[in-house]
Amino acid sequence: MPSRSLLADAFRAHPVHVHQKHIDFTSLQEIPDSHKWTQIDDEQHPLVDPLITESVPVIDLSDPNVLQNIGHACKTWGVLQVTNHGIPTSLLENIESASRSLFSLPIQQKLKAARSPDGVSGYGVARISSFFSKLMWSEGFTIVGSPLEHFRQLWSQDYTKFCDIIEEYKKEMQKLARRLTWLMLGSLGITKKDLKWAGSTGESEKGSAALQLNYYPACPDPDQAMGLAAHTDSTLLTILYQSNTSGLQVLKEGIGWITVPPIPGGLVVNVGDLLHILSNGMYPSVLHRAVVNRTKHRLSIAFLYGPPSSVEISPLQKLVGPNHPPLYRPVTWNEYLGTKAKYFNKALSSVRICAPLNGLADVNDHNRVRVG
Ligand SMILES: C=C1C[C@]23C[C@@]1(O)CC[C@H]2[C@@]12CCC[C@@](C)(C(=O)O1)[C@H]2[C@@H]3C(=O)O
Ligand SMILES: O=C(O)CCC(=O)C(=O)O
Ligand SMILES: [Fe+2]
Repeated sequence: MPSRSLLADAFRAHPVHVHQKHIDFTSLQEIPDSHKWTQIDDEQHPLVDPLITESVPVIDLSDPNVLQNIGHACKTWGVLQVTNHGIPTSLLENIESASRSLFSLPIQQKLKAARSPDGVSGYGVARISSFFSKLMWSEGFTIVGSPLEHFRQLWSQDYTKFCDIIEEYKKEMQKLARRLTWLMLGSLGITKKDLKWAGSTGESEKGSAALQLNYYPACPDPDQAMGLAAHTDSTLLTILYQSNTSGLQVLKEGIGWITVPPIPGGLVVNVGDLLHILSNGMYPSVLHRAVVNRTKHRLSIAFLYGPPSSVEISPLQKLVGPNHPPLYRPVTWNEYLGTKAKYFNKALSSVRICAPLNGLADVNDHNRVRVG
């Protein structure tokens, strides 16, 4: 993953100080006050009526209509599941089992690889925790660049085996993310000529990425806990492997929180804020969250994909015109991550330069999220 130091720089300027005690979830019979959320089921976005059959589109990447299908899903949902994506099942099994090994280490061991307040990589709570008064029922491990130094702290013996799995996973995900980016842009009529940085195959121009391993322990009272609070990703797109336990929910405007059920071999793809900006709001980034389970723990692995971190992203020329003024100012990924670290779900609104012509609020002005 190139440009690693630049991505890390975004957080050096905006350190995240979460006054947390690192908790050993395995020893808890009930939820401590620090983790009790009181307003999870936001009245504005209730859980949907079970009779509503709306579900996140599943798209077969080998389907001849893939371009239209992806375009429609991005426009109407901002999220889709893909099958026939070419990622070997064995690789998904390996990354899942490596992640399980990591999170099942004793807490003192995991803390040897803790993320520092102004760092980007390592073990810790979700970065967004600092925006909430309550803590989330989850643990995370972020990888930007090589995990070697951290993994050496975790496993003194066989850390290279775990590093190899991560490297292989990043390589395959990078290829899939590029392919998906072109399908999404292609569905908007954008070609490689329209977007120089994305067309390049040069090593340093491939785009930057982060890998986020999430672990949600089983929870004695799931209705009072939050796995990962509602957010959008600051990426172009995110590819999420959620193994076989459900927990991911996406907000569908006008309907509510919809669960994205794991499908065998499927991968979830989220539209992120940078694609939202690039598409001038045509492909809205999706607000999503993770809920927890009384009996089962859950793992998810997110590949967060963005442009080379110092390339300026702004609404594509082909998508703007007299009736479609550019809605966002140019911003680099690096700068946007800093903005997100400061404003969280108001980051997208903070780079907005123009109100929509119809005077209505942008559906994705993500400033409606409640604090626990
Ligand atoms: C590149 C990144 C996106 C991310 C921050 C990060 O540096 C690595 C972790 C990513 C993640 C994963 C969980 C949700 C999220 C909002 C967070 O707190 O950390 C995202 C960040 C993001 O997309 O803004
Ligand atoms: O665990 C999940 O399903 C969601 C994870 C997520 O949203 C993230 O890592 O950004
Ligand atoms: Fe996310």
